[in-house]
Amino acid sequence: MIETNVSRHHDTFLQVIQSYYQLTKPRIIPLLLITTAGSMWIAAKGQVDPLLLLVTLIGGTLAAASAQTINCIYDRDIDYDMERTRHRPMPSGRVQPRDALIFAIALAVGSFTLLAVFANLLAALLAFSGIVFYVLVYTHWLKRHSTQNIVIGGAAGAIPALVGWAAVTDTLSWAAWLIFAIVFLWTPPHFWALALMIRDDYAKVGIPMLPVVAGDKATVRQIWYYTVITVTATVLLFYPLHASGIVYVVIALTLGGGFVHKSWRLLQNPEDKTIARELFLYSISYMMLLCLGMVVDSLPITHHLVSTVLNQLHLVS
Ligand code: HEM
Ligand SMILES: CC(C)=CCC/C(C)=C/CC/C(C)=C/COP(=O)(O)OP(=O)(O)O
Repeated sequence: MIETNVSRHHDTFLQVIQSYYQLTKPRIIPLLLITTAGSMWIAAKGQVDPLLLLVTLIGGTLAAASAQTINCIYDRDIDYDMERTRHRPMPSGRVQPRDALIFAIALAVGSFTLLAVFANLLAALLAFSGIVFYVLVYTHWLKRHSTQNIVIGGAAGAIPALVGWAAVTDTLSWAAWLIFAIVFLWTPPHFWALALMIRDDYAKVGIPMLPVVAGDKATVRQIWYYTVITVTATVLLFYPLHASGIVYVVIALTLGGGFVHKSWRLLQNPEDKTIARELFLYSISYMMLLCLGMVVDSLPITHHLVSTVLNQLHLVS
């Protein structure tokens, strides 16, 4: 690990708060929470206890923030070398590793306690395992050593879906594992589309991201496979699992059509950074709206509307 050499000056209280906030990579957390919420609504068949929702989302936020903070401590050497990440609080010397570690531990303890006391032990343990997996398996073990780093490491990002299900039911069913699988399979297209754009940054610091090692063509082929499998997996929630209904599957197929289309265009133009960027941005909206579709589909009012419409159709025919 290299030492950073930024001159020390006294930050204002607000600047300190801002630095700790940035350590948690806050822009990613809302989508992790949306997957948690989608899972909770299906598990609760559309009627989620608002207090449990709040506790679970806060507990999930604290866990993800802890995981990201430890990742920032561990990766501060490569973050300093990459343009995109150079201005993060650790490489720029605004937060010391020891202070960041204390912060991360406090977040993890806060998450575990909150979930264990107000949700259940399973949810607390799952969130904690998310931190351990992201730090040990992804950040330490795979990120610098394997082209499959984000495939296997991506499992950490899919754990919030399990946390949500567990918080509601205190168990994990097939549907919970399927939502986990959807996020897991979605991660490679999400990340590799971005990695195609910033390949040179990763190459510079020797991170073996797939586009660096295998090239653009091999990467877009992998992106294509994972996109098709992801969209196929989303349908399984409707059939055969019957965890979601017709509204969900229509939304899933519509969004999936767009995802497949963009991925196909990239497959035809592996070097085109604009298409890679479009796919990356689409992947985020896709996951957001898919989970929103899970929520809307599960609501009692939706069931009511669907059965009214089906009855009408029945009467007419
Ligand atoms: C190992 C798996 C993953 C890797 C390596 C990864 C990597 C990245 C990277 C490098 C960025 C750009 C961030 C930046 O510019 O600082 C990004 C953006 C983003 N990621 Fe992922 N990601 C992964 C999984 C996930 C998961 C599971 C989610 C949520 C379900 C997610 C949600 C997002 C969002 C919402 C953004 C956009 C943030 C923004 O607006 O800047 N990512 N991801
Ligand atoms: C339940 C629980 C605690 C889950 C936590 C899972 C989690 C934090 C997932 C986020 C995955 C992610 C955005 C990785 C960024 O990769 P990177 O850190 O390699 O990106 P960088 O190149 O921007 O540093």
